[in-house]
Amino acid sequence: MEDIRKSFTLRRTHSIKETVVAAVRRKPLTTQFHALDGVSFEIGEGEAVALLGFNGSGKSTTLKMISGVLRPDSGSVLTRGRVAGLIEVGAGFHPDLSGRENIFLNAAILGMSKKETEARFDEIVAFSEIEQFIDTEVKHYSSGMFLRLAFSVAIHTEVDILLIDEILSVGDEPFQQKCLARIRELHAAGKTLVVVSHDLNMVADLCDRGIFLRGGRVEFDGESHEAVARMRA
Ligand SMILES: Nc1ncnc2c1ncn2[C@@H]1O[C@H](COP(=O)(O)OP(=O)(O)OP(=O)(O)O)[C@@H](O)[C@H]1O
Repeated sequence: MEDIRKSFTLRRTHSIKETVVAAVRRKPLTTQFHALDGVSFEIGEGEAVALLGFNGSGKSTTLKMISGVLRPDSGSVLTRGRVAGLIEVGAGFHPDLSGRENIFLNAAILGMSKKETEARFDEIVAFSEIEQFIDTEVKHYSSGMFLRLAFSVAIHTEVDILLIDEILSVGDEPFQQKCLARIRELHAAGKTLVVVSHDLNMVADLCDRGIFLRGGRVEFDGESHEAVARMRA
C-alpha cells in the first residue's frame, strides 16, 4: 500500500433553516472525515501481520483496501495472488439460498471452479460442523453458524492472502481454537495473513509483525509484541 488516503462524507441532520442558510452562504452541509490519512506499508509473501489500533483507527478500512472492497481516494494498492477476505461475516452469502448453494456461490467468488468445490465440499461442511443445516436457507442461521460456513469456505480455497477481521470473536470457544489452529497451519504453509482483532495477546502470538494505526496513520510498524506494548502504553 502506498500513501493511501480515504475520506468519508459525514452527514448530520439539519433543520430547514440551517439548510437554507448553508445554501445561501454556499457552505457544505457535510464534513469530510479522513479514515486513512496516508497509510503506506509493504507486506511480503508468507508474512503474518496484525493490524492494531483503537476503535475507528482505520483497521477495517485498510483491510477493505487490500481486498478491493473499497477504493482509495488516492494512493495505490498492489496485491499479488488470490485474496480471500473474511471481513464482514457472511458478506458474500445470499440469504435465500441454502448453506450448500452458498458454499458454491462463495467458492466461485473466491475463484474456485465447480469441480474444485465439489472435491472439497465434504471437507468444508465437516469443518463448519453444521451438516444438519446445510440445506436450510442461511437467513435462518445464527451469526455463529454464518461465520462457521464463511470461514470454512475461505480456508478451503486456494488463497494466497487471507484477510481476517475480528471474525474469530463470533464463533464459540472450541470453534475459535479450531480456526486458530487452522490459521497457524495456513501460515506455516506459506500463506500471507493480515489479521485484525482486539484480542491483543492472541494476535501478537499469531503474527510476527504488528502495524499500529492511530487516527488513520501508521504510528508503529514492527515486531508484534512491541506494537501491542506501544498500543497499551
Ligand atoms: N462507509 C463509511 N461511511 C462513513 N464513515 C465510515 C465508513 N466506513 C468507515 N467509516 C469511518 O472510518 C473510521 C475508520 O473505520 P474502521 O472501520 O476502519 O475502524 P477500525 O479501526 O476497524 O475500528 P473498530 O476497531 O471499531 O473495528 C471510523 O471512524 C468510521 O466511522
